[in-house]
Order: sequence, then structure tokens, then C-alpha cells
Amino acid sequence: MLKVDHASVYFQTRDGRTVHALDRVSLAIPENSFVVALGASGCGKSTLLNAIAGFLPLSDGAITLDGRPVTSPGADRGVVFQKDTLLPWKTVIDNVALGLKFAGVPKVARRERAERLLHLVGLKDFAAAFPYELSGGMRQRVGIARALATEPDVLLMDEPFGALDSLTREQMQELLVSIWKETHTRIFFITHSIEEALFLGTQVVVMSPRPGRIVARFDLDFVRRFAETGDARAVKTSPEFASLREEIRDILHGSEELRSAAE
Ligand SMILES: Nc1ncnc2c1ncn2[C@@H]1O[C@H](COP(=O)(O)OP(=O)(O)OP(=O)(O)O)[C@@H](O)[C@H]1O
Repeated sequence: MLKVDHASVYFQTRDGRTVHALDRVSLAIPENSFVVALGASGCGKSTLLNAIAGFLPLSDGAITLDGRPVTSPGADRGVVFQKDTLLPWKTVIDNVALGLKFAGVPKVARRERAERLLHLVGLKDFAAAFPYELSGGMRQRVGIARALATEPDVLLMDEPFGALDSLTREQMQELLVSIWKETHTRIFFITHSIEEALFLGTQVVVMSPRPGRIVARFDLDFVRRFAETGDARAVKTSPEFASLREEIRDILHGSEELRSAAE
């Protein structure tokens, strides 16, 4: 179980102000779950993900992964960002195998695992290509393969499809569900798209802006329904999907109005 317990983060800005970015956030990411944090820009979603990744320290509270405190980055957590971070001078397969090289995995095993992962993300014919030869969606798929290479306990994804066109984005969501189902890797995913959150999450936490806190939680089964039927359209056009979309929209608008009134 990955547990975030009353996590708070304060930043000191260079002009001496204190920004309260995260306020006593608690959540659990159990095995086989797909937890999505949803909120408007600036509500502390990336701060939360970066703390779970071990990139930044909490000011208060604790994060543990299977009982071990999280204090620095580790191979047990794979990260995918909105902008791909592939090395342009390395081939696709070498990019995927990079973390394995650092982990001391022998060359033949590295290649085998990287090939398997490229197959998983539908890029087995692009092993020898360079990142500039790929589309944005393909580069994100390489990033996912790379993040999965070390077989992490949890995949952390910070708006990974935010820069993609809407059709590619939908295809990537569906691909991610099949990867989640096949690898059983739990996922923590950040988005500001209500539809994306509803479609993907087994649990959706809605965050309010400054200080970022969780204002609502939903346990959902749309993603499992899609995983069983393969019919995304039926899921997204269902009356439950539409009514939750409106409910969450009201919550997001309500918390934004409260914040504006307080400023
Ligand atoms: N290093 C930093 N120093 C000072 N303030 C920061 C720092 N990092 C983030 N913040 C502030 O903390 C708040 C939360 O930022 P964060 O990036 O976590 O939000 P977000 O919800 O991920 O936003 P977006 O969706 O736009 O990426 C913002 O007000 C931001 O300006």
C-alpha cells in the first residue's frame, strides 16, 4: 500500500513569501488501484506527485510505500511527465533500457525486457528509431515503457496526455488501461480533465486550489467496465458517467469561487 498521511507542503518564494501548496492531504493507493487526482491549475497536484516520487520533501506529514518511508526517488516508483524526457541521441530501445543499465541489469536481459515493453506499448517496430522520428503520442508510449522497465510498484503520471490531440489522447487512455490490466502496476495519475479522471480512475480525488486539499473522493468502476467490455463509448455515454461529470464540475466550480472570494 502506498500511503500519503496528512501531507503538507509550504514553499518559500524568492521574494520571501510562503506558498501553502498542499494542505494535510491523505490518500491510499492500494495494489491494483488506479487513483486519479483531479483539480484546476495550481491546486498542488504536481506538488503531491513530486512528493510521492521523492523529488521534494514534505513540510509535514508522511508518505510510505509498503511501510517504508518515502524520502528520495527510487526504482520502486516510475514517473511519466507531460513533456517527454527521452534522450534525443539514443534510440527508442536504449531509452527504454536506460534505467535498467543504471540498475546493473546485464545487456541481454536489458534488451529482452525493453523489447517486451515496446511490444506492450505497441512500438515493437520502432526499437531502432530515434525520438525525433516519433509522434507525440508515440514518445509518451516510449516514456511509459521506460517508466515500467524497472518493474516499479507504482507508476506516477503527471498529466501525461495533456499535450496530445483529443483523438490520440483517447487512444492513449485506452492503451494505458490495457497496460494497467496486464502489468497489475498501480497507478497515480494527475489530470485537470474531468472526463479523463472518470474514465480512468478506480478512485478519483478532487482537489481545491491553494492550499491544495482533497474536497471530494469517488470510488468508480468505469475503468473496470471498459477493461471488461472494451467499449469506451458505451462507458462515456452512460447516464452515470454524465451525472458524475456534472457533480464534479459543480464541486470544482464551487471550490474555485470560494478561493476567489477569499482573495
Ligand atoms: N518551487 C516552488 N516555489 C514556490 N512556489 C511553488 C513551487 N512549486 C509550486 N509552487 C506553487 O505551489 C502551488 C501548487 O503548484 P503545483 O504545480 O503543484 O500545481 P498543479 O495543480 O500541478 O498545477 P498545474 O495543473 O498548472 O500543473 C502553485 O501556486 C505554485 O505556484
